[in-house]
Amino acid sequence: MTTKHTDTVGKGSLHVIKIGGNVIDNSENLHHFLKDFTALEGHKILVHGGGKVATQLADTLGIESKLVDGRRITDIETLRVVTMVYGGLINKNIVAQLQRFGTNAIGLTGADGNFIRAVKRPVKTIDYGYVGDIKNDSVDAAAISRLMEAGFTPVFCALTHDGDGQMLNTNADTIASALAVALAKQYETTLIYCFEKKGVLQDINDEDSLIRDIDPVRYEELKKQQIIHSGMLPKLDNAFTAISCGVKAVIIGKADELGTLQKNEPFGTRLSK
Ligand SMILES: Nc1ncnc2c1ncn2[C@@H]1O[C@H](COP(=O)(O)OP(=O)(O)O)[C@@H](O)[C@H]1O
Ligand SMILES: CC(=O)N[C@@H](CCC(=O)OP(=O)(O)O)C(=O)O
Repeated sequence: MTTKHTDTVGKGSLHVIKIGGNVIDNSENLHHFLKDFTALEGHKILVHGGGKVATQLADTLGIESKLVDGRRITDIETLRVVTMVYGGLINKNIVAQLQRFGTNAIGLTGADGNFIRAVKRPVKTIDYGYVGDIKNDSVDAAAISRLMEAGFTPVFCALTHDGDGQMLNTNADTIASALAVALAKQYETTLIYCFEKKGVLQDINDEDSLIRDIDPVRYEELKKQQIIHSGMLPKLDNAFTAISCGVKAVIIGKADELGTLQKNEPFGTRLSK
């Protein structure tokens, strides 16, 4: 028997789910994940990255990839590559697979429908190039909601625009957090970061060392002990921002195990305020 997620009066439920590059890169894992995603009840938004595929295509084209603190330095050539890879190849492949499973997916960048605007990151010590930062109130939650109420499942890639004709590369974890925060006013929103591990691990090489709950105090301790590092740092920063801005729950878990959520079984690492 499947367990229905209960809605509070007047607010429907929404899952904003982000999948990382390692899941996208593995067709078997992606297929399994998209099947479980389809089975999830209520409104859903999928957000995908694909940094790994962009790096591979850039290599083939002889374009060097430079990342600083997990953020890609995006010159004009790199912007062309990520626009093709995120907005084209990956987004349309995911949409087509979701259609096969019966989810009426619609693939989007932030420019489509003017759903997510961003500003080009100002140059400080590092010039990130065409990288976008999403400011407060730059997600059109009402329009996205209308799309969902009309029966579509939005699939956002890691691209935004500046409203002045310029596409911008924007980290997919940040897009997922911004969408969840904007839509939390209207829906009981759960934000889920799915990647290749069971969640935040005490020992990154031991899948049995899953940390079930993290609050901001524990987060500081784990950072100091260097148990959390690299890509997990910006992910958790985005996750804590979401939870402090009205998102009901934030979970970081394994893409392969998304189905356990539907069965109401324990899943991944949960964050608390
Ligand atoms: N304590 C930790 N537990 C799990 N993963 C961790 C931890 N600390 C660092 N990481 C790293 O964070 C990575 C996830 O971040 P990232 O690569 O940005 O994710 P995504 O696949 O969603 O893009 C993991 O692949 C892992 O290498
Ligand atoms: C500005 C910036 O760094 N953008 C990311 C967007 C893709 C992404 O977020 O992909 P993953 O989730 O697979 O890492 C990048 O180009 O790598």
